[in-house]
Amino acid sequence: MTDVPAVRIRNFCIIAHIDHGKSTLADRLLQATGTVEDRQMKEQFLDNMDLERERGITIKLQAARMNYTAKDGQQYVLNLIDTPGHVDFSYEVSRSLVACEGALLVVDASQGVEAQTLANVYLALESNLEIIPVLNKIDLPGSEPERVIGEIEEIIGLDCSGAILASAKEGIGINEILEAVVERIPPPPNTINERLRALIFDSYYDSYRGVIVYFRVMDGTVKKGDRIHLMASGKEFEIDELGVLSPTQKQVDELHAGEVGYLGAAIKAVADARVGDTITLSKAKAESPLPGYAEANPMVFCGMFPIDADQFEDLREALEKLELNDAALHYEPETSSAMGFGFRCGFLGLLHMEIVQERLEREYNLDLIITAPSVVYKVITLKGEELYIDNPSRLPSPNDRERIEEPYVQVEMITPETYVGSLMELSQNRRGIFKDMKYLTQGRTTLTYELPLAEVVTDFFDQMKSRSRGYASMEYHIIGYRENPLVKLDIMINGDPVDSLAMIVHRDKAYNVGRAMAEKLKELIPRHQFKVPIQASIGSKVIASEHIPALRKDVLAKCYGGDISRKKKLLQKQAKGKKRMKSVGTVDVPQEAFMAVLRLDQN
Ligand SMILES: Nc1nc2c(ncn2[C@@H]2O[C@H](COP(=O)(O)OP(=O)(O)OP(=O)(O)O)[C@@H](O)[C@H]2O)c(=O)[nH]1
Repeated sequence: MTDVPAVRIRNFCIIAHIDHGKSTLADRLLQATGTVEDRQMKEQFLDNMDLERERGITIKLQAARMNYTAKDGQQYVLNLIDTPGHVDFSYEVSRSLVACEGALLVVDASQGVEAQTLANVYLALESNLEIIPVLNKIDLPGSEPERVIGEIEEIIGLDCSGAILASAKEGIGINEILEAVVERIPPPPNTINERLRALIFDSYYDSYRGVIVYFRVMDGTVKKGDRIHLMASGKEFEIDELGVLSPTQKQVDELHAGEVGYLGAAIKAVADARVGDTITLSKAKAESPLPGYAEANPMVFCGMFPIDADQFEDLREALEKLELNDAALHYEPETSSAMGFGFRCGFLGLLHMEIVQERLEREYNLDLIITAPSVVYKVITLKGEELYIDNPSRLPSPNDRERIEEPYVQVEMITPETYVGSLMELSQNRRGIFKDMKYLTQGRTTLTYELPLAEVVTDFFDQMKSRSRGYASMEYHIIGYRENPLVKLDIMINGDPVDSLAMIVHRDKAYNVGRAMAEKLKELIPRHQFKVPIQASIGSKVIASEHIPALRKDVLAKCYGGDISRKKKLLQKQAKGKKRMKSVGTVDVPQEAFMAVLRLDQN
């Protein structure tokens, strides 16, 4: 699009905590600039995945190009790049920020700064973005923009003298925001004469066109028909489609430094063109890639097993398809003595895991048993080998290992003061190390802890929410591996060890966890015709045992006389209940039992 000089381009994103109004504001900007006609305005244009819409969260980032005539009479091109709002995707956030020169920091004026806002603002400041604070929802009677401005200045140290008061819902402040984008956000540097370097900030798989890549041209020019080279993956492709997002895809012949667009080049899987990779030209390669590329490594693993063994191949096909569109999803076949054939799958975090599970069940109609999430442990063996163990049942025996290390995260929580005690207690119970506490305005506090990731991936988030009645927010990032006295806890049902229930726990917590686990399983596993013993053990030492008493009567005995339809109904009801069961030896174990560790009463 040769007609736009770089000086009249503005690339920006919106940083906001979940529910503070990012999508609503994006919609208003698209409407105000006439990019989307009011009548075709689908609510929340940018969040177009069904799952996202249902959950009300933004997972995939996208972009929109708007034409705007500013007060100075000049035509500007404003590229809005959407950022995902969840910690699991913080790497993608950081890449989309690098593609911008500025950011709108949207804070709900009736709430205040939240942990997620903080994490993203710090990322934006690190990338030297110009930040424009926007106080949203000023139409609400409870809004207190002045207080929240004070909070932003105090916590983030950001000058808020130019903060804009807005209501995305009522359309207040929208023109001021557009003017501020033009006036305050710097144009992209004019590096059109340099060799092509374009940053991939998103991609998705299209079954007809292959992978569609979203990128920002940082230097040089890219044209339709160019042969491109991806500097991290080393792959080469020919561009057969090039365009801009206005916000639907519109083809163009070329894009220059500073512009944002998409391309299609018969790329087979998103893993070949990953977020963060640099696109250059095959015939005139740039000397070095853009900085900051990192592979998004899975941090959380779980086992997925089809309830019906015949669905194993279907599950494999479904995972293969999902992988085309999700470079961060990992999986490999796993055989479990208790569960049969399935897959060990790796995810960026818990939300990512839930999304994949839901898609497998919903879009591919699979009935799965999913085992409790595990982190990746580092084991140093006596022979000096370094092993990464993502499946507790594979932990080398104590005789072979020198030490175990586990991943730690720094967790930042923001909470009303009333709940500080309760959240500190939760963090201590989860082996947290207190780092810092700061008072904010209006009785709000930030708490910083270092915690083992394993303690966070269980139900930490839910606990934090319930202990703070939903008011606290949190963010975490990985800070590295640390050694701890960890042991493997085995669970035996009816005398057989169930590998899928094995877990790695801290020595000091092993007894409590073992006892709580045995009690929980007793509650969750239905009664059988025979007595079912449940035991928890460390090595050969049994540390807790329970048993499920045998059923005394046949269920059908309850049916009076020979009423066939009632009998059928009862059997159907039972069959339904069985749907989510896996036979472990002769015992039927329900799905909930494999997640029992997430619901232990040990908080
Ligand atoms: N009263 C009022 N409500 C608003 C305003 N802006 C957004 N909302 C409402 O706040 C809720 C969240 O808005 P969204 O735009 O979906 O928030 P979001 O930040 O995009 O949320 P995620 O996509 O989950 O990150 C919705 O119910 C909106 O209708 C506003 O200015 N005033």
